[in-house]
Amino acid sequence: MAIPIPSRQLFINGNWTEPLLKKHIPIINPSTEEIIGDIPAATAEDVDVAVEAARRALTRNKGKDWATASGAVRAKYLRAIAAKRKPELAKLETVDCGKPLKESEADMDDVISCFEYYAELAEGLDAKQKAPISLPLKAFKSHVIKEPIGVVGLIVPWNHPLLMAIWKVAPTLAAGCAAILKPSETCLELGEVCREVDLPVGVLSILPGLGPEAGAPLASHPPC
Ligand SMILES: NC(=O)c1ccc[n+]([C@@H]2O[C@H](COP(=O)([O-])OP(=O)(O)OC[C@H]3O[C@@H](n4cnc5c(N)ncnc54)[C@H](O)[C@@H]3O)[C@@H](O)[C@H]2O)c1
Ligand SMILES: NCCCC=O
Repeated sequence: MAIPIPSRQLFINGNWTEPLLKKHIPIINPSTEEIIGDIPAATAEDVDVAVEAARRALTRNKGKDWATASGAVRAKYLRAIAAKRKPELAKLETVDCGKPLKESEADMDDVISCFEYYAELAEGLDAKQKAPISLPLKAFKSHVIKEPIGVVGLIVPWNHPLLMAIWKVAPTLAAGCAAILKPSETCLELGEVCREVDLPVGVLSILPGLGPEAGAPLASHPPC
C-alpha cells in the first residue's frame, strides 16, 4: 500500500521535538519487510522533560486551563479530536502493523466512539461535582469533590496502536489528568491532531521508544 509516511518527532509540550539523545528506530512494514521511515526513540531524559511539561499544564492559570476546567470544557476537546477523522490513519496502521485494512478501519471507528463515550462522561462529571453526602448529624455537612489524580504514564502495545492508546488517553483527559503516552515502537499522528484542536500544551505528550529505554523510566518516574 503506497502512503506517505509522516516524519515526526516526540510530541512534548505541544511541539514536535527532537529526542535529546537523537536516537531513532526504523519503521519496517511487516508485510514487505521494507524500511518505510523512522521514528524518534525517547529516553529517560525526554521522559523528565515531558513530565515537567505535564505538571505545568496542570497548574497553569491556577489549574483552570485543564485540571479544574469543567468537564464540559474538556469534553469539547475530546469531541474535537474525535471529529478530526483522518482516513489516512487506518492505512498508516496497516503498513505499520501488517494487518488487514478492514481491521484498521474498524479500529478508527472505535477510536471515535471511545472519545465520544468519555466526552459524555466528562460532561456528566459537572453535575456530580460537590454531591452532598447525607450524615446522621445535621450539624455536619459533607460533599464529594472529584479531583484529577495528576500526571499519568500510559504504556500501550503495538497491535492496535491508536485504539489502545485512546482507551487510556480518553478517560485520562476526561478526568482532567495530564498524560505521557508511550506507544509501542510506533509514532502516533495523534500529536498532530492535538495541535490542530489546540489542546492546552503539555496535557498530552507522546514519547515513542523502546520499552526498557522509554517505558521503564516512565513507569518508575517518581511522583511529585
Ligand atoms: N497486545 C495485546 O493485544 C495483548 C493482549 C493480551 C495480553 N497481552 C500480553 O501483554 C504482554 C505484552 O505484549 P505486547 O505484544 O502487547 O507487547 P508490546 O511489545 O507491544 O509491549 C507493550 C508495551 O510495553 C512496553 N515495554 C516493554 N518493555 C518495557 C519495560 N521494561 N518497561 C516499561 N514498558 C515496557 C513496550 O515498549 C510497549 O509500549 C505480553 O505478556 C502479552 O502476552 C497482549
Ligand atoms: N477491536 C479491537 C480489540 C483490541 C484488543 O483487545
